Amino acid sequence: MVSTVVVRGLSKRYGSRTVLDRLDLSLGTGVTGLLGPNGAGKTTLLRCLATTLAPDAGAIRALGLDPAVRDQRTRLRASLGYLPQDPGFIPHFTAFDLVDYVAILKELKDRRARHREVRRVLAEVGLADRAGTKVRRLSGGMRQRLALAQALLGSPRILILDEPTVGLDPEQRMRFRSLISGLGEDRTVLLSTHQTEDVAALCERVVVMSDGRRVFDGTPAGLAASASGQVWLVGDRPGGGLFWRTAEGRFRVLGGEPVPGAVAVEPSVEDGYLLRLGKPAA
Ligand SMILES: Nc1ncnc2c1ncn2[C@@H]1O[C@H](COP(=O)(O)OP(=O)(O)OP(=O)(O)O)[C@@H](O)[C@H]1O
Repeated sequence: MVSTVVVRGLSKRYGSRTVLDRLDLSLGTGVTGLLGPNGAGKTTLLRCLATTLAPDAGAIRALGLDPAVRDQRTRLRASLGYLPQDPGFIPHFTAFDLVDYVAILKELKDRRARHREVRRVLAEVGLADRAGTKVRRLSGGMRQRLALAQALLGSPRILILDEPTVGLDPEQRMRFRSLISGLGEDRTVLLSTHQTEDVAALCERVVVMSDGRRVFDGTPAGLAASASGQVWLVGDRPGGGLFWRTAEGRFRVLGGEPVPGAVAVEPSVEDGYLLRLGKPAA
């Protein structure tokens, strides 16, 4: 793998709380999913990579550039798209105005070329016919696509997406998956999410974070396989592990000791993820 992003020993604290703990990570072309529970440090990592937050220690190199050095940071920003967790839209702007505003901040100076680029990214996310619609009149899914559109300005080689599919209905999520997988064909996409189905569907690699550390790094299939032999279907309510009652009236158990009559079932990415976090044993 040719690395476009290399992170070494990245640390960040807020007061006495360590949010990133000497994190190492390398990214190449393709879509990498970033999974982790609330507070694991995902957004903090993404903000450091997006150059909106300075780490306390450690190094980042993205496209060979060091965001700690001012002129390199400026150059890097031109090659980087960021969809933040809370884009903070201005509701009375139209979709076009909003993306144009970000384009101005990104220093796309030539007005005609800038407007062409705004129309291009709106078309890329399927919002060409909504350019004149006020942001407050767009649906949640359309706003998420608008947030993606601004991240695509200037065709960045690195895309950092913080929970882009949160709150979307299944059809919108599918549209987003399709968009993101296409984008990952020739660029580096880091996608933070709580949706293990999205990771299984579109990420060739998945990194699991917990307490500011990387606790898994591999393929989604590898993460699922790591739960092999630890997922069961049983007839009686189990005494341990994480479980739920299935529609057929049996119990699907993750972790815990197998009981007589337990039938092993194929684990999912979610099973592997939960076991990595040590939830069943907790
Ligand atoms: N500016 C800040 N000041 C103080 N604490 C902060 C700040 N930003 C984040 N934190 C804390 O750092 C921890 C990690 O936050 P972060 O947003 O990186 O987690 P996350 O993995 O993205 O979580 P989520 O899935 O909930 O978005 C949390 O406990 C959060 O409350």
